[in-house]
Amino acid sequence: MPRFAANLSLMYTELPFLARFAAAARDGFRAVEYLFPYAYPAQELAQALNQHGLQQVLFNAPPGGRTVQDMARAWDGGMRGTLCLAGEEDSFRLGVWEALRYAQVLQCPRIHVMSGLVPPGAATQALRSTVLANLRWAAQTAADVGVEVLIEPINGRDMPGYYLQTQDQAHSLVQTVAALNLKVQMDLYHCQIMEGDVATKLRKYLPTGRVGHIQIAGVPERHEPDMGELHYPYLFDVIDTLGYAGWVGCEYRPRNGTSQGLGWMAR
Ligand SMILES: O=C(O)[C@@H](O)C(=O)CO
Ligand SMILES: [Mg+2]
Repeated sequence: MPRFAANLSLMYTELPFLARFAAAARDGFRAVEYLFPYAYPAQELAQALNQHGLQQVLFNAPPGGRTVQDMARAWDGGMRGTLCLAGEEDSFRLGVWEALRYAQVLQCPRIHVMSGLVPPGAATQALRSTVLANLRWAAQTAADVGVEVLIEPINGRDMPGYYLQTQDQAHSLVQTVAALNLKVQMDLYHCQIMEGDVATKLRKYLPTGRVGHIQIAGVPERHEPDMGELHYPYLFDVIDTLGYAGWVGCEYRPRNGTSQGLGWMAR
């Protein structure tokens, strides 16, 4: 059975954010992930992790903004990352530095940098050049403090115009940059919506060692993984058989209470 991490941005939303750590630990989770830590001081989050015996395994770099205040507000303002945005390199770097500062306090081994929404009329080649240059810099900077950088293909239905949408596109970027600490965050929910053939994609990409984190949810509702068109018991076997030793983030919106919906894990 894979090792599951609770995603505290989507799970336990019936509770205030800081109370979600205790709830996840009570339900047996040993690891958590969430989108953004920036609304809280890093020390306060580290204390919540320690108090409940939890490991932080993933969070996102700020999706935009140049000041700490703007970074915390960027998501609500519609920003979805700056990786592909020419002219936003300063903002990208400030965001990665801030994420790495949190990663060190939270002892989190990886951060996700969001690739951003494609500006109208942007040329494919120019976008890729910007992405590659930013990834080279981010991977080098994160390597200096022992942190991995992840990129995640996200489906274009939930996030229209998002730059990075397929596993092949992500792995091509990772191969081109060729930094050991640059990897793909493989969200099976997005993968099914954009591409399908999920088990084959797992068999193709897990053995490369370039998948740094997996996330799951039922498709298309994004509820528990026991509902929808993906048969997760089979996919968990595939993941285990391939010897994947990383974390699997439960990035889903519980149908009817988080704890009440965890029966799929016991089964
Ligand atoms: O899949 C997702 O939505 C997340 O993993 C994320 O980082 C951005 O929304
Ligand atoms: Mg995801």
